Amino acid sequence: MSTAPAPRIPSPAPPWPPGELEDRLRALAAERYHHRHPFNLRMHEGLLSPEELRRWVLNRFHYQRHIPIKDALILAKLDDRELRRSWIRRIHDHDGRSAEDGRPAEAGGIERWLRLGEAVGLDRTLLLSGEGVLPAVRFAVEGYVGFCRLGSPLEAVASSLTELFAPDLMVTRIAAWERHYPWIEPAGLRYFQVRVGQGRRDSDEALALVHAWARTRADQERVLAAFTFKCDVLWSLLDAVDRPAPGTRDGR
Ligand SMILES: O=C(O)c1cc(C(=O)O)c2c(n1)C(=O)C(=O)c1cc(C(=O)O)[nH]c1-2
Repeated sequence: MSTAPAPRIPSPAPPWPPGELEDRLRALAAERYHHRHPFNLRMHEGLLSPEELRRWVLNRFHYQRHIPIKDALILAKLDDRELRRSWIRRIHDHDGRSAEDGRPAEAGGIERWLRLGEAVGLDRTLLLSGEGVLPAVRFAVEGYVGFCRLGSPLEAVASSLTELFAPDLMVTRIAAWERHYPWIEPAGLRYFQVRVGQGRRDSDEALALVHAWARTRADQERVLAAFTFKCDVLWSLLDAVDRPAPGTRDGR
């Protein structure tokens, strides 16, 4: 008695060879990272008004103050002591540290961003109040925090990989601000000067984790999807800052 041939189940696509995932991330960034956003291009050309720069600083503060919150959500997903010990550094980098055991207090990135606000003429009480943050910016930031809350450790870590491209952008930003916006107190640039090194270190760490964890093609595709989502978060934030809707505080 002849039996029907077993249906062929297509074998899953093999993982990309080492290096290809990174090439794909770089190709995505070349198209979708916010260094290409018209608002950033105008910033670099010196075309932003003081009001536009202040709007960016105020709205980006909403992003900044949520970074340690999303990193705490990622920390809670890491089941390895060494990994948690390393990841917790990101929270200290932003929140700072109290003086302890002879070690001096450290201000942290959020404090440096508040000083950036002062350098462009924004009172820190305004930034801390959250007043004037555009609705779409709140939505984008909530999207990022929620993604890290609900996603797998791989997806949450992969979404931070946009930081591979942030240091070069900050170097461009520092030079552009020094050249085109002399009215901004130079001390305000400290946030970016410190962040260049931190961003390189953090993105190298995240990339190594992603390489170690993304073993299958499906995992690698999840990494690209998480990275694309994060590019969209940053892009949407700038869309809102670039064209605040009429009726919002700054949109006239
Ligand atoms: O100014 C920028 O262009 C920029 C971009 C990004 C990024 O690409 O995610 C971050 C930052 N800055 C930044 O300052 C920062 O602390 C930061 C943390 C993260 C993250 O996803 O964990 N991204 C970024």
